[in-house]
Amino acid sequence: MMLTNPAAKYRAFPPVQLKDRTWPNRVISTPPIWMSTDLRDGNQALIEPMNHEKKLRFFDMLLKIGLKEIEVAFPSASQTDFDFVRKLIDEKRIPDDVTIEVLTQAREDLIRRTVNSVVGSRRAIVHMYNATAPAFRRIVFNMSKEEVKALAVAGTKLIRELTDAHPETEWVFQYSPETFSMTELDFAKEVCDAVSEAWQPTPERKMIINLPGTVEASTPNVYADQVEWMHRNLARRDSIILSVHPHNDRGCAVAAAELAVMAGADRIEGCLFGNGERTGNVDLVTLALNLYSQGINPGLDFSDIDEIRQCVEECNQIPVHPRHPYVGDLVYTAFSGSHQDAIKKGFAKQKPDEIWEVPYMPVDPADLGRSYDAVIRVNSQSGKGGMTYLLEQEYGLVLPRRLQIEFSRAVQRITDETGGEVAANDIHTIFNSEYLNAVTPYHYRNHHIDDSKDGEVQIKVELEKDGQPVSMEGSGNGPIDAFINALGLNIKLMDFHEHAIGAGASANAASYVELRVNNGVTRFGVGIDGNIVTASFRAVLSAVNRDIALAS
Ligand SMILES: CC(=O)SCCNC(=O)CCNC(=O)[C@H](O)C(C)(C)COP(=O)(O)OP(=O)(O)OC[C@H]1O[C@@H](n2cnc3c(N)ncnc32)[C@H](O)[C@@H]1OP(=O)(O)O
Ligand SMILES: CC(C)C(=O)C(=O)O
Ligand SMILES: [Mg+2]
Repeated sequence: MMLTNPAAKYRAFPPVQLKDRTWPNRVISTPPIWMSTDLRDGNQALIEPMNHEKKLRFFDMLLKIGLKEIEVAFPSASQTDFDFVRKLIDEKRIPDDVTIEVLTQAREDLIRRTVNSVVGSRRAIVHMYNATAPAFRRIVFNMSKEEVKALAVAGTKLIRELTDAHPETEWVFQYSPETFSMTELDFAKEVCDAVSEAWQPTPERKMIINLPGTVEASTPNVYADQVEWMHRNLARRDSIILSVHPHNDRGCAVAAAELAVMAGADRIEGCLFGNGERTGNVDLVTLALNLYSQGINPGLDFSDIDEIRQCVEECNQIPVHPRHPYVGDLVYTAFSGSHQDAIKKGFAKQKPDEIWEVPYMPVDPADLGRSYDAVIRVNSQSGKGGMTYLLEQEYGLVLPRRLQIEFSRAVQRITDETGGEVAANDIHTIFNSEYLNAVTPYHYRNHHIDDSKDGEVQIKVELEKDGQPVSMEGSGNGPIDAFINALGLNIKLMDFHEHAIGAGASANAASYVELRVNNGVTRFGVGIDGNIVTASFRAVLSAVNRDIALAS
């Protein structure tokens, strides 16, 4: 029994008083500047941080994806991190259009070491942070507002001084009021304004102000209000690149980042597949690929998403969830019947160069290098659409509609019994045993047709009945009619379909018949043969044999 109410331990998050907010009416029309912090924020959250080999592999993959800003380390954290930055610079591994970024606390010794780590690079972002929220001021720093602001300004001035001594590098300064989203807005502005005054950015040499949702604390609309308020009130806005850095504690980081861009943010920091502290940083892959659904090219290349996932999983040693947007193993798979039905119809209608409209599939898996193989999988939740789609894709069998309904019941019986998934080859086995293996008591051996008489077909048929050879003769207005008459049974052909399976000399024909039998019920039969007429005879016998089996 619960003795206390947990909700009583938490304080409601205050809304922002921004009645004339504009972000709800904005539409994202261009991609933001992307910054990957996989090698810093992602790396600091790993059980086993990456070694140089893994970091290099990850860095090269980020380049391949098209990231132009990459936070590569917290150089003062360890010799490994420091040396990694030096390695990138000294071994000239950074392309000219890519800028590396390094993070430091606002502490003199750490700042000195951090600046040293990037000396000699063509361009570098030095990123300094200190927390600004009330609880952090009180609990972590034991500082007043003025002292926290002074800490930030002192750090900024030191970075200015140290970097001015190395004019060969193009320096970009980034300041993060860590815990921004839990900070009083006027104080966040006060600190950021003091920092930008100390740095003196210009429209030509902008600095970056990054507004972290260090711990996601409110609904995304509140974060968007906070960002819009800063966007409208920050001093020197024309000399500032406004960046956001959402974490995912409430599971809303992607929404928070998207609304923040609508609210005026120019840049987003995050990690691939949302790695990072606790519940992770915002997922750059989801954000980027979400833009496709708005008809916007994100400027990042995820056309082989599985290769990227493999690299990330191996470097981070954390698996990507099977339901993770765009990349999870199951995200392009439908088990449920109504989804399969709609997808199957969608695929049939979709033209290669037209707007993508396949139901239940927000993106074309092919755009991410995924095949359609796993799109439809069958279990007890599936309907006729899914199983017949698999038979068609894998075995070239196109079942007529009413047969689909009948056959799906046979598959359903199996999935109900086993409780699990049935693969395409299992479905084919069920199909064979249900229709194609129905060869007793009547088994086809041979036939001869004489159609020399106008409008009438004469037929001689050799069969086995209960293992004994029998010959029969009949006539009709076509081969099937003649065959049915020869059988001498009380059956009537209600429907007939046929199609080729494969092409060329090795092609087979598939025939599907629907017979009305003695007692007025209908039975389906299927026949496959190299000869199209023989296939239809086999189909008739399949229906007759099934009726005898089902009636007994
Ligand atoms: C939200 C984020 O992701 S922030 C980035 C976090 N990443 C990391 O911390 C990874 C790398 N960090 C490290 O390796 C270590 O923390 C180091 C090397 C940076 C510092 O190590 P240490 O000095 O041994 O210890 P530690 O981190 O515990 O330092 C805490 C001290 O720094 C102060 N501090 C914390 N953040 C800051 C900051 N941004 N600016 C200035 N001082 C800070 C604390 O108030 C505390 O001060 P106190 O010792 O007077 O109480
Ligand atoms: C250092 C900052 C940007 C950070 O990682 C955070 O606040 O989450
Ligand atoms: Mg972070």
